[in-house]
Amino acid sequence: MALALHAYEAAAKERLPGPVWDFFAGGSGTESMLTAGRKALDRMQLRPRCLVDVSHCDPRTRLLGSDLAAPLAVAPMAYHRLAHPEGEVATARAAGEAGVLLTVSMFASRTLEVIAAAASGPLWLQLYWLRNRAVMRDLIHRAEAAGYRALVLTVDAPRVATRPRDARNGWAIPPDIRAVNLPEETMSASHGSRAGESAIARHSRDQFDSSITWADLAWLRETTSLPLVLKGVLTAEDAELAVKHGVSALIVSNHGGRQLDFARSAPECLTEIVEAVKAADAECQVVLDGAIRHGADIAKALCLGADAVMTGRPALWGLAHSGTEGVTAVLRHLMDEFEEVMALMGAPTPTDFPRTGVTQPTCPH
Ligand SMILES: Cc1cc2nc3c(=O)[nH]c(=O)nc-3n(C[C@H](O)[C@H](O)[C@H](O)COP(=O)(O)O)c2cc1C
Ligand SMILES: CC(C)CC(=O)C(=O)O
Repeated sequence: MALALHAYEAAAKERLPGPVWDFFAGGSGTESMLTAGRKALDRMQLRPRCLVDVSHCDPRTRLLGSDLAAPLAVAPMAYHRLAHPEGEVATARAAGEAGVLLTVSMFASRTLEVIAAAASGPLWLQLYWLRNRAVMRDLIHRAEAAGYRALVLTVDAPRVATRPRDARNGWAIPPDIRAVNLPEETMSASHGSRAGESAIARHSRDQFDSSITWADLAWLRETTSLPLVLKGVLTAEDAELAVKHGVSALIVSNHGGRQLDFARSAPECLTEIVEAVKAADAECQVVLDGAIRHGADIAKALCLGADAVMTGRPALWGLAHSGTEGVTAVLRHLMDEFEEVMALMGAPTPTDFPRTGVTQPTCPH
């Protein structure tokens, strides 16, 4: 029998070594942002409509031209082999079986090509901006050749933030797990534990280019014809700039509470970003990421104008529990809950969730 999400979380915690669990579960600084998004979603209340024909609810949608079984995607997360020996291959199979999108991290622990061969659903590739552009160019061209459909540039991490649990554990990626899509010599700083220091934070300072600005997006445009998605946008100002720079989708995200501490939570930022995109009359879709733990959270995001949501850690819990089967079960659980909420909200398709379907999460900025 499939478990509820919290049971997958508990099972993953029990199975995984302590430092791996801390890497998955932890946040930056005071960890205030680990709960902020969840609290914002919990404060919002649904406003259902009645006597609507919901005899056929159809959760299918399209995201950047890809058909999805529901407005749901798996967020990019590094090193899935920390959770299961099959790593991203198991996650890709599960996302395909559930009919949702998988975003593959630049720090995936299986090759882009092997992941693509296992996937029956759409894939996006996530990038951090590395100092070495030749490495980025090679990765982008491999993603194109393997059929990845968009590039997701993560813009909330010019460096990896201080994450106290990782620092305390002297966290480093174990030697048998590698970011296999990147040259060995660019990854050495991620391995080798030092007391009181996180190797992935050290690696990001070594390898990430924190000098990039909006003007550098032109380089990505010249390098690829794939649609560009920005992950980690939290203000209307940056949404406007993104639209001006021809970005195809925005992921409104606090990086799962792992980057800027004391920020406004992603669900609270959604309205101003949706409005900025609308005001610009741009062809730009909006995705909410972080703290999605129930089908009702998907409904709340859609009411606020998002086109879809991303879920992160729950997929890793399913993966640690039972590989493909566990991830599929987690995704199906969220989708089944969403389908029920559609019926009870009087919203038979994802475009039937009106702005008035949810109470306002916060005051405007
Ligand atoms: C273990 C772990 C690894 C992550 N790795 C990446 C990554 O490589 N690239 C990225 O853009 N975000 C990464 N993230 C952030 C996720 O994409 C996502 O924003 C976050 O997990 C969403 O919050 P949730 O876990 O509450 O759903 C990672 C998150 C976790 C928990
Ligand atoms: C290896 C890390 C840079 C991956 C990441 O983005 C994260 O841990 O949040």
